[in-house]
Amino acid sequence: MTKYILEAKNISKAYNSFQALENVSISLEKGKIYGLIGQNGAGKTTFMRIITGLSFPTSGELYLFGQSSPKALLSGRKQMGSMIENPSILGHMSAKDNLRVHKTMKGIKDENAEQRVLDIVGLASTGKKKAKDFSLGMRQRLGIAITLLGNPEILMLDEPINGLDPSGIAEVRQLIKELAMKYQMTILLSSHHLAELHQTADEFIIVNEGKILKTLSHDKLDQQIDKHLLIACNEPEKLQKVLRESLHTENFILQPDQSIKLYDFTDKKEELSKSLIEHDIIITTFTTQEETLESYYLQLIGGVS
Ligand SMILES: Nc1ncnc2c1ncn2[C@@H]1O[C@H](COP(=O)(O)OP(=O)(O)OP(=O)(O)O)[C@@H](O)[C@H]1O
Repeated sequence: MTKYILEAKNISKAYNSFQALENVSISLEKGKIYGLIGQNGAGKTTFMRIITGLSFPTSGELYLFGQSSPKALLSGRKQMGSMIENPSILGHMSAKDNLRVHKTMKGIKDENAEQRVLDIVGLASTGKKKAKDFSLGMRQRLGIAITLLGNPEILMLDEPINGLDPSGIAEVRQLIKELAMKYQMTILLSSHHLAELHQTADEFIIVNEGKILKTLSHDKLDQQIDKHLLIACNEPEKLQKVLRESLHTENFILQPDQSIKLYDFTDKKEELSKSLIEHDIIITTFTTQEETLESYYLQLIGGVS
C-alpha cells in the first residue's frame, strides 16, 4: 500500500500548441499541507482542474489512494473537496442555507452536514446573517465549508487567500492548518505569494511556465533563506576540513563556484576569521547574506532579486 494519498506522474497538458503543463509529478502524504506556488499563468489552476477531474491531461497519470483506473479515480474524487475559482455563494442567504443548497446539489444525505461544517469553519454563530454581509475572510471560510460537506480526505484550494486582508488571511490560514492537524486532511493550495504561503504550508512545490522548478520542505526553505556567511578562499577543500574538524560544524553548503554558505558563526565572525587565518586560509570573500522569501523565489524563477 502506497503512503501517498495522491500521486501525479508526468502530467502534461497542451492547449493546441501551447504547453500549459509539462511533466508535472508530485506525491502528497496524508495530513500535510502543500503549497503550489507560481506566478500568474504558471499552470496552477490547470493542474488542480486536472486533479479534480474538471479537465483531462494530454499525458501522464494520476493516482488517488494508490490507484489510477477510471473507476478508482471516480471513487477517489468522492473523497476530494475543491474550491477552484470563487466559491459560489448566494449573498441573500445565510451560511446554513447556502450549505443546504450545495448539499442538495451534491446529493449528500447526512442531515447534520451543514452544522458539522459550520462548526469546523467557525461560522456556527452567524445564524440568519446573510452571506453578503460577511467579511471576506468569513466568505472564504464559507467557501471552504462547502468543500467540506462531503467529508473529504483531500482538499484542493485554488488561491484561497487571494484578495483577503491580513485578518482574513490569518482566519483562513488557521482554518487550513486545523483541517490538516485535527482532521488529517491532505491539502493542496495554490498561491502566487510565497511569503503568504510560508506560514501555512509544510511543503512547497514551485512551478513556473508549466514545470516544477523545485519541491522543498518548510525547514529546507527556511534554511535557504537563512542568514548565512558567504565565504570564498584560495583552498575550498581545506576550508571545509577546518570547518568540520576545528570548528565542529557541518552546517554549510558548497556552492557550484566553490564558495561556501555557512549557516553557523554568523554572530561570531571574529572567532571564525581568526581561526581561518591561523590555518593559513586566504579569504577572498567574507560577507553576511540574508535572502528574503521574495528574492529567493524571484531568483528561482529567473527574475530579478
Ligand atoms: N482553456 C484554455 N485554453 C487555452 N489556454 C489556456 C486555457 N486555460 C489556461 N490556459 C493557459 O494556460 C496557462 C496556465 O494557466 P493557469 O490558469 O493554469 O495558470 P495559474 O498558474 O493558475 O495562473 P492564475 O493565477 O493567473 O490563474 C496560461 O497561460 C493560460 O492562459
